[in-house]
Amino acid sequence: MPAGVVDAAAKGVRPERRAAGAKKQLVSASSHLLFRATVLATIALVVLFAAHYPSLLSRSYILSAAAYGRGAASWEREVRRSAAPRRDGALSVLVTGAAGFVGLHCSLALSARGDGVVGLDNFNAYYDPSLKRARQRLLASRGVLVLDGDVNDAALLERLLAAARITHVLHLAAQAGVRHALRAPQAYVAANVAGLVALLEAAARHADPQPALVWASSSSVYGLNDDAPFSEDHRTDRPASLYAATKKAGEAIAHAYNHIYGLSITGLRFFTVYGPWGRPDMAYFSFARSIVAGEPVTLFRAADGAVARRDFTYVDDVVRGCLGALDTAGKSTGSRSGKKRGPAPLRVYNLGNTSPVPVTHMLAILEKLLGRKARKRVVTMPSNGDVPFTHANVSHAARDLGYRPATSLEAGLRHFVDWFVRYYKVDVGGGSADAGKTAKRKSMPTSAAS
Ligand SMILES: O=C(O)[C@H]1O[C@H](OP(=O)(O)OP(=O)(O)OC[C@H]2O[C@@H](n3ccc(=O)[nH]c3=O)[C@H](O)[C@@H]2O)[C@H](O)[C@@H](O)[C@@H]1O
Repeated sequence: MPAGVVDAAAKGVRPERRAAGAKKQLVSASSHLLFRATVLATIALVVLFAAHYPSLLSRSYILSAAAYGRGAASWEREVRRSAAPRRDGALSVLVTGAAGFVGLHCSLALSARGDGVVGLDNFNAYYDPSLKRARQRLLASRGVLVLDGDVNDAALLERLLAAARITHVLHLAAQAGVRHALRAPQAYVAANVAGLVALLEAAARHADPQPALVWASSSSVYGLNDDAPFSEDHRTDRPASLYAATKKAGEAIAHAYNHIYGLSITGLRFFTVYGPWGRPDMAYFSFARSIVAGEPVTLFRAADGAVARRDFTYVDDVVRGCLGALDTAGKSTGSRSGKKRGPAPLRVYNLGNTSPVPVTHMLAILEKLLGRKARKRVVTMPSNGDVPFTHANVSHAARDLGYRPATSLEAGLRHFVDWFVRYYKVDVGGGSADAGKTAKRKSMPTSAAS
């Protein structure tokens, strides 16, 4: 007989009552345990959500504060002030991804010529968010408001378009990076497909009048095309990466929204854009950081020994192309009721530099500018979505947008290095360009995403 039963008998408690009591205790203990586990799981979920969507949480707070509190009127006033054109005939532009690299430069250029600009950015952690915050502060110093918010937030977009009379949307918010798509495929679908649809829905059905839309496609849509230089007439149905596939999907989605709703839409295929305030995940930026830190630089080489070549395009040239696209976008022809008055413009342009350069040459220029040799690690290009070369034919953009790339890689990288050494307080022995033989790291956050 088990000891417990002996005790129960000794205390004069009937064994079946004691068993019922023990069962009760067990049930109560397990429901406590269940309760605690539920609380813990809820906390874990909230923490996970906050870590992945910090901007959504903060934006929800801003929105609810704005909607129900005294903040509503001032939020709308701020949006209207920032978006208001400051000269006759100027544009009122919503720039998504305004705290991103190209977004910053386009917003500065638009604002400098008197266009109204209101920015939107989700400040995600794909690369160092403090760089994005610094860009936001720079824009704020020029009177440009960049809201914390995600393009997938339909309520926010609706509210924004109701608050200000936006004439143009420059949609640059995206999940960038060709190789990172191997690690985070869903991020590309969420930003580049769902995000684009959310924005087109808002522009087509919640803005009155409908704005014209210019958005960032990519040279990567040419994929396995080897007919060079790449022309808009070439085939783009063989993407080499998921990143490229989402950009190509974006072009097809743009066609449908133009066709159904009469939205004026222009897609711009950017070719490896570089420059000051750039993206730390891109090769030129991460190479500079590795050189300064004395860490090895990885160079991808094709199986046949060839190094990749890129049509590196300086950001100021791309900005001129973006502004040219906005200025010539024409009008959308639809309305909120869903009726379109006639066909609206649907365009796509290459914005490249027209001269592909081997990645090894780009690295050599950086070594010269930083006054220090890189430690090179050459590896056979993994199957990561990279294409062996890009090369733009820009005759269509030249004809329609007045686009003329004018910056050599040497000149553009010099501007980048000048900014880089200032921003990260890098000591290159008395100036950046050609000056020093010793490059020393002073303070530089690690910020690469891939
Ligand atoms: O043109 C475009 O459409 C794309 O340009 C860049 O993509 P990518 O050309 O791959 O730019 P980088 O990441 O700067 O790479 C440039 C070259 O350096 C090479 N590379 C990169 C990283 C590295 O560690 N080593 C290396 O040799 C790559 O293979 C590639 O050939 C951008 O990252 C994309 O967002 C953009 O859409």
